[in-house]
Amino acid sequence: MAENGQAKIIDGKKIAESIRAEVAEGVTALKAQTGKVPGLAVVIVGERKDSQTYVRMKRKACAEVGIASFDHDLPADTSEAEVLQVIQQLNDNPDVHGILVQLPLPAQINEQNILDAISIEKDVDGFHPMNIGRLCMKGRDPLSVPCTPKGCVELLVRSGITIAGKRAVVVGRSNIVGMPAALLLIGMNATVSIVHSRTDDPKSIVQQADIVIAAAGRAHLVKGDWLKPGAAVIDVGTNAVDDPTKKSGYRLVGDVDFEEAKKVAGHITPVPGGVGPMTIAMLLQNTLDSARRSAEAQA
Ligand SMILES: Nc1nc(=O)c2c([nH]1)NC[C@@H]1CN(c3ccc(C(=O)N[C@@H](CCC(=O)O)C(=O)O)cc3)C=[N+]21
Repeated sequence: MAENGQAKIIDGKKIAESIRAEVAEGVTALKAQTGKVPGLAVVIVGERKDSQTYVRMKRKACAEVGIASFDHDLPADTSEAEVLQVIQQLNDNPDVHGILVQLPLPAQINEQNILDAISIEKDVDGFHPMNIGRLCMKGRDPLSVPCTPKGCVELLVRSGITIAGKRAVVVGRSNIVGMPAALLLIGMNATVSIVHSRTDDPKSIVQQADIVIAAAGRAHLVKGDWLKPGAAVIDVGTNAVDDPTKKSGYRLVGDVDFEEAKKVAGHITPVPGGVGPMTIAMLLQNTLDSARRSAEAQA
């Protein structure tokens, strides 16, 4: 633990690299067995800079591990019906094993309608209500688990941190991170609390945690004195703050005050280089798993 007041830094970039290497091996093996490669469709609507950056990173990562990517870049004024049509076409395409619709979507498109339309088999984001529903239920495994929460747990496991019997606190209750992260941890026998924007005195609850997953989307919300000494801290935040010294004009900071927290925590993830790269690695893994299921179903 943090005997010297310096947490062990969990290197998400390095762990993600080794997962990507495992996925690349899996892709090669699947290709040798079936002659087929996994396919991932990435759909983006509009021109948000951050979304374009993430989508570019996802497509590049696919290419590196041998996953075929199917690109759909739709203009910002695309109607919901048109997006649904694209999804239907991808649902029907046997070479596509995963469909990711980059969020957030423009205002004229109802996110729920889109996520519900993706076939549960191809829902590699794990956002389909049926996948989330199964995640809630004992003995009912989802086909895909949401990538970011899965990446958080993978960081803990691969860093040798015990989850069963530990007290975990998730900061934030979003559909895509906080809530599924809490469900995953419960499934792994942690004792889990969720704190959120309406929680009275979140600090006193986070102070009890052996494991903290910070996913509130608020820069430096979690301070050093919120942490139990030795806690494992997984920081999901990617908040852009102005930084004139950077070429981009901004830098990314987490939901955790890293400089303070690293003096108290036992383990901590940096931002960038922590959870972010894991999200993409898990997406590749979910896509490979989906392609394997599809090959098994055909065999
Ligand atoms: N349908 C859908 N699925 C998603 O999984 C999804 C999404 N929509 N919308 C947006 C969020 C965000 N997201 C990230 C992926 C990688 C990094 C990542 O790799 N970040 C790098 C830094 C990148 C940089 O420097 O800009 C890091 O943390 O080291 C971050 C964030 C996936 N998302």
